[in-house]
Amino acid sequence: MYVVTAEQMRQLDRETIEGLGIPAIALMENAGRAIAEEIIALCKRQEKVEPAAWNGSREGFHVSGDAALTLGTAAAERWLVLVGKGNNGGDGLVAARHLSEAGIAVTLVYAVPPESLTGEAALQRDAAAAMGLSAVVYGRDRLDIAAYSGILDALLGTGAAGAPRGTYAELIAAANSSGKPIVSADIPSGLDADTGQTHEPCIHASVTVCLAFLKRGLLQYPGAGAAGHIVVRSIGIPSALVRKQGSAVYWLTPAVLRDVLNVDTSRQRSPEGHKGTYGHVLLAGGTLRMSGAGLLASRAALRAGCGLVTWALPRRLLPYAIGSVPELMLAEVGGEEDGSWNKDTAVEVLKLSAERDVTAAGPGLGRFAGDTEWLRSIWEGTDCPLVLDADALNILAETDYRIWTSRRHPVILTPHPGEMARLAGISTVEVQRNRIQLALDYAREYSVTLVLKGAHTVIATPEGQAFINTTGSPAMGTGGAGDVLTGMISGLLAQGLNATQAAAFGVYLHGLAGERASHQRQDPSALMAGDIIEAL
Ligand SMILES: NC(=O)C1=CN([C@@H]2O[C@H](COP(=O)(O)OP(=O)(O)OC[C@H]3O[C@@H](n4cnc5c(N)ncnc54)[C@H](O)[C@@H]3O)[C@@H](O)[C@H]2O)[C@H](O)CC1
Ligand SMILES: [K+]
Repeated sequence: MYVVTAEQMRQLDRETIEGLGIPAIALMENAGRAIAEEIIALCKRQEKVEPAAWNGSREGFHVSGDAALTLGTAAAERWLVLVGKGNNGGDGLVAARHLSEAGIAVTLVYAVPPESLTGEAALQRDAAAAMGLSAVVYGRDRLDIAAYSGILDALLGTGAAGAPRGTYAELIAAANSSGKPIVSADIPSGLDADTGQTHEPCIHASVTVCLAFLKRGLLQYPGAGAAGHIVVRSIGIPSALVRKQGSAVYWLTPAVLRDVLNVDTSRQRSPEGHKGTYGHVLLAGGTLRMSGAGLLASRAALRAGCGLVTWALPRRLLPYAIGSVPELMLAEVGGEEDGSWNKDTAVEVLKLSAERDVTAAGPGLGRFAGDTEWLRSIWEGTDCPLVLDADALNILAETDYRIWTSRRHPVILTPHPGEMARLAGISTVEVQRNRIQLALDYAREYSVTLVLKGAHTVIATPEGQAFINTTGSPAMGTGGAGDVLTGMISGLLAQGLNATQAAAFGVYLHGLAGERASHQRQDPSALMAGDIIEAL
């Protein structure tokens, strides 16, 4: 499931038209027909789609084939088709013909005088007129939105620039306040197709029929919230063109895990397997006040399937940790009387890491004098994959670690938006403004695998790939959920997954386990991080 920018979409359109010789009008016909089919299915199902319902489920992202057009359905339905000046409007005009053919009464509402349409949109305008579809021009003719059962938003698509202007803005506001279910063509009008920022006003759709490939803006909030239930419909643009373009942003579905990341979840364990086969994780973290972080990360690594976990912790903590997780091995590394870490513990951590397959550092680590040197020696001295989270990220944020000796093995960083803000030296608001691009740029610039957590977590690789997570629930905004993810990713690395596989599969599983754990509770907000581990 590819995710593209508006510019990439324009290139793909051009390559399909000029390179493959498929005329634009054919693509538009496919687009409009797909939109109509989804509306007809919606009417047929008589499903009450709550206006602007964002169900957040993956089921919404389906690629439905070319179902046969259902004729004579839902005659009671009367739909308004809001038509913009560009090709998005053209899609709407095609859809209007197919809706009418299926027995749904449609009225076209032109945002601009129809004579100003050009190219394929003008051709569709004439075809709609020749079919006798009723049409009004907004602002010139009377329009009673209340008389209709649904609205198709074909005002603005990937060619929009800036906040909707003039009659577009008025129509968007009128549609939103009508309380009618709105289906958006390609993207909700008023949404920035690349960043997910919503202009004022922006359509709040119940359903978005996204054409050809997912747009980045549909997967980043607030855009993801304005799109409602998203359906991706092919319109005849071959996926091979996307691969050729090198578009490397994917919607992280099980198919992408399997086919793009080669994560083979069906692989059986060898009967001769033993705990040494499944890798050994070293976790450096935990202080007196934040010992739970170390426990959660360690338990999560074990639950993720690695063979052994050693938790390196300050001596002062040891008595309290003994027996808390019998399966866990403990290694005290010195530290201060108050149970905090100090610079000297680095030697012990390096010694321990020499016999482990993965080193994770950060959960509950706290800050301490000389912690930058401490982390630099871990960075330069560990000869295995490194997973850094929480305070280890805050330490990184205070130094330009690109001058540190480059490593043979990968590094995975797992910041939440606040930690990302510190790492990138920008505000959290700016981080959330364009998560996918920020993650891609940072991962490439610092040659790390970056897991930018949040709704639709982004996994970005040094090679310029990104994977947008499809699992998870708001209930997972609970203390320790990040420690669990760090442990899971480490546990998967220890079993031989590469950094991209471990980060993407870890994030996917973490969200899925969180969904299941929260579904098991009467009130999902009662979820605690430990429940995620048990649901794994
Ligand atoms: N072969 C193809 O190109 C296909 C395109 N598809 C659909 O086309 C749109 C993209 O169409 P485009 O003509 O590039 O632009 P839009 O229709 O999105 O709108 C541009 C149109 O609107 C005016 N405009 C731009 N910004 C604003 C604004 N802020 N306020 C008011 N008006 C604005 C501008 O003047 C232009 O005239 C894509 O989304 C698909 O829906 C099909 O998918 C098939 C193939
Ligand atoms: K639209």
